[in-house]
Amino acid sequence: MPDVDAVVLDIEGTTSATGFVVDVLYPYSRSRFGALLARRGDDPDVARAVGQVRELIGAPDADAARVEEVLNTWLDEDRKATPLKTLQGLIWSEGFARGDLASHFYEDVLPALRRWHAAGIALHVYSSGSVAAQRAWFAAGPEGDLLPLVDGLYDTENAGPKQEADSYRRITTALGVPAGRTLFLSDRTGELDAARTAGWRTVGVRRPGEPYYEHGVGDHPEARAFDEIDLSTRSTP
Ligand SMILES: CSCCC(=O)C(=O)COP(=O)(O)O
Ligand SMILES: [Mg+2]
Repeated sequence: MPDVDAVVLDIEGTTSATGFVVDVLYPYSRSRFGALLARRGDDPDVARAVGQVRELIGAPDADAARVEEVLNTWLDEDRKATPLKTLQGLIWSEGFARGDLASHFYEDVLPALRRWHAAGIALHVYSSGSVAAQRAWFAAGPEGDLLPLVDGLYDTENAGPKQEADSYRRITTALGVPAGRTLFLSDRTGELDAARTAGWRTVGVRRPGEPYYEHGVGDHPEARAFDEIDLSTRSTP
């Protein structure tokens, strides 16, 4: 695949196992929403997220117990709601910093990221997980801090919903890399379609055992692991 200057990575289902997120991270956040709302209610990030929850449910006066109930319902539904992701990110960041949590990456991912980084390809992340969660996730990698490999972090708060082409256009502006030289890797067809509409290249990552494996990746080129994605013919601009 020639002429790729930037690779943008989805996390869940692409670099990392959905099972890990759902079985380890989600319960960790569920048991801590109540304490976060009580302990850090005045924190600007918490207050903003609580305001967004109230707005989304149309209940401006919802108390902390109601907000916690809504967060848990969204968690059960695996809804990628921005305020849920903001609050999870704060909880997980504390968990990673405390050593309660360590991140998961499929074994083909880190060698490919190191190879691409060494070849001068910029690596960015675009995930429904908040920027705070992404930062903590990459900092607590299986081989130590992976943040030096990563040039930028994007989420639904700073870029917008992952199934809307305008979000990818916003990231293109931030990256300063032409859309046609930017490659997006994701397990979800809706995200890949939106990226392609914005002019990006796409590869659907279809890992056996992942929830979206059977669903496929539509008419996008597909790979079962990162070592099937060959960027070695990249030409110098
Ligand atoms: C470390 S990010 C946590 C994963 C998460 O909560 C999530 O929603 C990931 O979604 P993605 O967009 O990466 O599929
Ligand atoms: Mg994903």
